[in-house]
Amino acid sequence: MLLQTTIALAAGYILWGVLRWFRLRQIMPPGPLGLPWIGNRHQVPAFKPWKKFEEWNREYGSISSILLGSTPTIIIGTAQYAWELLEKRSEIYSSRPRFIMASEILSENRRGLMLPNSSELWKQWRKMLHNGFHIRKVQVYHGIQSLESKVLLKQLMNDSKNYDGYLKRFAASIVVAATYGRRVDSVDEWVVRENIASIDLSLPFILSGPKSAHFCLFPPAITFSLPGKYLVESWPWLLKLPRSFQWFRKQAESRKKQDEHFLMHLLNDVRTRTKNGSCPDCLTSQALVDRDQGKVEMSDIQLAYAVSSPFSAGIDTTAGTLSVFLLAMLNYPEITKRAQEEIDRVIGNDRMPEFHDKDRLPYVQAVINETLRWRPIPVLGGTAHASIADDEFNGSFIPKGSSIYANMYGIMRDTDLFPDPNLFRPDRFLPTPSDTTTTTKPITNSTTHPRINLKEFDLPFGFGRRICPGMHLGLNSLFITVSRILWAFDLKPAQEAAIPDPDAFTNHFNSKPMPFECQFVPRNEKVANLIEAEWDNIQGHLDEWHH
Ligand code: HEM
Repeated sequence: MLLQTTIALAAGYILWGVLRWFRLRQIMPPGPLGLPWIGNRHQVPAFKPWKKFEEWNREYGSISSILLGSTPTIIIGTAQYAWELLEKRSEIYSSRPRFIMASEILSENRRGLMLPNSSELWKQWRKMLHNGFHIRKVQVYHGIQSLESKVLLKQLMNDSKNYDGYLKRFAASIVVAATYGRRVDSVDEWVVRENIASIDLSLPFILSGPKSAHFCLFPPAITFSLPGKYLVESWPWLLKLPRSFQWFRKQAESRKKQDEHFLMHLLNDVRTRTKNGSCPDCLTSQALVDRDQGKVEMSDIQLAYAVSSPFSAGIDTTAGTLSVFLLAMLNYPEITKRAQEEIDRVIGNDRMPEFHDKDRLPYVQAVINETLRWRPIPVLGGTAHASIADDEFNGSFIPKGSSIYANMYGIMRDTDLFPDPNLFRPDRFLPTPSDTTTTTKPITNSTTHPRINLKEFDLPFGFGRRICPGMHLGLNSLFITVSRILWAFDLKPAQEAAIPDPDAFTNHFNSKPMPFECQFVPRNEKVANLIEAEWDNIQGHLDEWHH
């Protein structure tokens, strides 16, 4: 009898799964059919899934859907649709999927990036990041960004071969300085290493999400470091087992203890230096003041986690975008030349570009916009959004609890907005053929969309309530570095003929160019001397950031 009941229950459960799958496939946005129970898991490649997503958007429409296991997943392939759903309906589409390992176990739900937007802590976290990084506030970081870019120029001039490490150090030091009011000489410093170790452990879970753990873009050392880790994402009931039976907790909980210790140490360090007046204005010092004034409500440990978020989000994205810029310049020397003509005309050789030159360097700005468009680093648009209510769009049903990928790779290659998307063409951001003094004739602007022009281009930074809070800081890092590199160097491939492949990118959540060689040749003696002179000048200032 027991056996029969069990069989009947199992058969009923299987049938329920098949019917649910069948029904969802009929009413959700079009997409590949897949199979009952596993959905489309087997069809999502482990290698560069964003390319498959783009194909599906082309085949089934700019909003298409798949099922990752039982999780409905929406793939958005154009900016218009991303704005429609993630911005106009942001009250529904600004949440995150549930992250059991990465958020609940590893950090007791303290990492804002993974929190649902309904969480009070998430609101406080966004407020705190806004207060630290809004468009006017980021001007306080101009000083350190300028200093670090001078360090970078000197390193690139002396040791071109290791340029990639220097870009990463630059990006890391900006993040540490803007967050904790101190700079770093190397990415091997404790503060960077520990933060990266902690993020490395959580990233595979963030990417794969609940029950959708099928495509994984991480090297085996990371991916397999937690045996049986995905089971709990698919079967949350495992959390009801007695703690001692929850084998998947062990490594994560020991990492959590380590995280709590070092994040509290960093917070206390800022508190001490703020008290004795030696801490430059930074996100953490601002957050402590805001908390004291009741503007932000967080405990110490919540605050310590909250301020650490720029590590996971701000280093790879900035350094990776700078690599893309170099890759583009090596592939399009005529564009390098045109940008240098503009800089020579506006700045000359006697000084470096400064932040206040930005408005007078439209072509350089267009190069930066096009770099962010041509090969976006967060190819999948960052961490998936999730919906918190049933919805209908263009006649299709989007169930509550869907994961939403605004597939940045496909969005930036939408031919309606960006004709010839594979070409690096900064002119698409210039309003009219304006620059008549250059030798190259500008091509007419290819888009008239109000959100895609020189001054306004926030598309690479995501959507709605989840839009990147570090956007202005990131853009300033890009401007000061790109303009000064163009001012200072002729960029050359290692050997004259070996132009790096513009399509060779890594298979990571933040997909970066595969390593390539680049030579940084000072454009003239004046420039080389100025880089040396600035290097000497800044030594005292660098020390101020080393307390
Ligand atoms: C070129 C540089 C950067 C690019 C291209 C970039 C891009 C993005 C994108 C696409 C998202 C996802 C938004 C969404 O979910 O809709 C994001 C989120 C985020 N970014 Fe950035 N980012 C950059 C630099 C930075 C920097 C420098 C910081 C910090 C100082 C930062 C902090 C964050 C945070 C905390 C989130 C999560 C927001 C949330 O979950 O509510 N980013 N970024």
